Amino acid sequence: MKTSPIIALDFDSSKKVFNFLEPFEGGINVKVGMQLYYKEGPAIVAKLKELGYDVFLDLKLHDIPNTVMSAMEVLATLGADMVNVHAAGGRSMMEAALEGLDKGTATGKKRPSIIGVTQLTSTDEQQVRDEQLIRASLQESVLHYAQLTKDAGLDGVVCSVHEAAIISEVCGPEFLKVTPGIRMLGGDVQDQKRIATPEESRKEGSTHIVVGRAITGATDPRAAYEEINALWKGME
Ligand SMILES: O=c1ccn([C@@H]2O[C@H](COP(=O)(O)O)[C@@H](O)[C@H]2O)c(=O)[nH]1
Repeated sequence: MKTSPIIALDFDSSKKVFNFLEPFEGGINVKVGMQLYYKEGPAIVAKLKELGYDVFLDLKLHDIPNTVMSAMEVLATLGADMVNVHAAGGRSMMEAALEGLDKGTATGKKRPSIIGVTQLTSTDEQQVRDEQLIRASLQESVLHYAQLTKDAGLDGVVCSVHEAAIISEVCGPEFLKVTPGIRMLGGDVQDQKRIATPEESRKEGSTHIVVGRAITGATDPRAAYEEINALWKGME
């Protein structure tokens, strides 16, 4: 995917998506999540691709290896540029996901990048300790999942900006660090816990930022996107 911000199209219909996208030029990065995909199905991915968007299909697969492999074989045919799984599903599940993608693209289609979700950006230290019963710190847990994801042969991870630098050190700068939880200074945090600004994302070494409500909920979404893009690229 290109390095411009990935807009999370968290809408409940394709009509709303295309109304929203109207003021934007084609060729930007967009993310199709569960809400939109479950409502509109594979057709939404095909339509966005046809219009020239780069698509991150964010379905966060997490199941037994065989099920994930079969599902990825199907997803591979949709034409998305990036897909993902939960790293907590384990190394064999992630290897199976990759195998599914390879099978699904065996006929010559380009294989999408595949990344593992480490700890959701809506998770904090207390949840890792008291709900997940993990005895390591949140950062150690994220780093562990990043290493596991790399060992399984995937292309990168979803993490927060706060772990991007250490993941680059350990897994290499080329390993993708796709970071949601992006907020403008003083912006509403909503359900996110590990947030950061676009400038911080650049400085910490995110390879991609995912931005939803800071753009989709703005009075002028196109202006919000341009501002975030400029800050992310270091042009302001
Ligand atoms: O750890 C994660 C993984 C995925 N997301 C997704 O990114 C967007 C963020 O939306 P905002 O409105 O900018 O908070 C959303 O689609 C999530 O499903 C994430 O936030 N954190």
